[in-house]
Amino acid sequence: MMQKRAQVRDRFRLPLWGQRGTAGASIPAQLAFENIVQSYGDMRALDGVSLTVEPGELVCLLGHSGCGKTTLLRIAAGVETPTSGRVLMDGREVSGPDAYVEPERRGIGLMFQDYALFPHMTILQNVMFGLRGLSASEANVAAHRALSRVGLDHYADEFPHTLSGGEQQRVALARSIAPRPGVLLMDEPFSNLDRRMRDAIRDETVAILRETGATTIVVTHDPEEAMRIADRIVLMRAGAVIQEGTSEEIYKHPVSLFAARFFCDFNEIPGVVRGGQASCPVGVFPAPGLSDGPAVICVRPQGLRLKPPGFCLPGRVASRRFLGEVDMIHIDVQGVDRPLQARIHDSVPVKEGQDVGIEIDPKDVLVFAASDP
Ligand SMILES: Nc1ncnc2c1ncn2[C@@H]1O[C@H](COP(=O)(O)OP(=O)(O)OP(=O)(O)O)[C@@H](O)[C@H]1O
Repeated sequence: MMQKRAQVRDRFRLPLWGQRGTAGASIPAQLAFENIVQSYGDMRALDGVSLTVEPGELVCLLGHSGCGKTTLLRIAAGVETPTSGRVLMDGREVSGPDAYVEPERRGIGLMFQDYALFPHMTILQNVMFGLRGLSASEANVAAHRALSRVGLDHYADEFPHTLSGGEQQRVALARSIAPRPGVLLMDEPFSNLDRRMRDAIRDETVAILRETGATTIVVTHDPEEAMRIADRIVLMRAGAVIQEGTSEEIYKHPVSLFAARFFCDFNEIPGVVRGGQASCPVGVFPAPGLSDGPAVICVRPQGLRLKPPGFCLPGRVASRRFLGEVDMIHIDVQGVDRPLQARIHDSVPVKEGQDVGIEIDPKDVLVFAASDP
């Protein structure tokens, strides 16, 4: 994976940061993909992707490895031309049958998970590298300004290896925003940071992006990350967009079992739908609009409440694990193959082997046809 990433980075390096780059005001651009197809031999890496990212919007492309996220970024950047379809910036075609605008003329900034800092250059020189369109003194001022913005101007004369991973990430961010690109493309920009650092740097990065106002696409395979930072999440699968919306829309109303699984580790219980009602061994739930037939009833672990035995659905505690803010409790229920997982916030005094009653909150239940991929 790392090797592939390095190759991707190298292939991207050609344009690096947009030459339109001046230290003048950033004007966020609209970026639109129209029915983009990208084929490699018989393989379709992108299968008709249409997507418009509005000026100043932060969109996360979310999907499993190989679904085409990086390919879409490469096409936006102009380092790859699509087999068919068009890319437009502010309504002007930059890739397509009628036009091709060179990567360095698109005003697009790029940032990668391994930061791509040049080890033999100082931090200041690294940031100035993105400002080749300016005179040396203008570039110097703009680079210092970008470094100040990420709180690292005092490291201007240091070399990258003397900085922590988080600081290097901030230098890479400074380099990508220094030319004030209208569009910023970020490919898994936080995945090299350890978890503790990642949350802080991610929040800080998003705050800086909001300040600069650049239209931004962030590629990630981490749904929690997408939910934390995106104005809109675009969920991809096998080269196609399967759902887009705010994190709340996608979390609460996933279009398919595949989309639902991305955002929650559900208890999945086989059942059957008859007349708009789904029945399974843990209860009967509304299934409006679903045809009669086999179904999967998905219950969020936080949707289970423990009650005294004799109430609600009977179960027996199989195990209990303390996870800090919640306890994860596994409960055996007759007729269900695998123990139900319950994330319980209250300090419910139950032990392994104890009989309990289980109440299920219907708002934490989703029902899909069993044939839903
Ligand atoms: N130049 C190429 N030649 C052949 N196949 C390619 C090429 N570039 C990408 N692919 C294939 O296209 C598909 C999409 O690749 P892409 O890198 O866009 O996926 P991704 O969603 O970014 O995955 P990851 O999260 O692992 O980076 C993959 O199956 C990949 O192997």
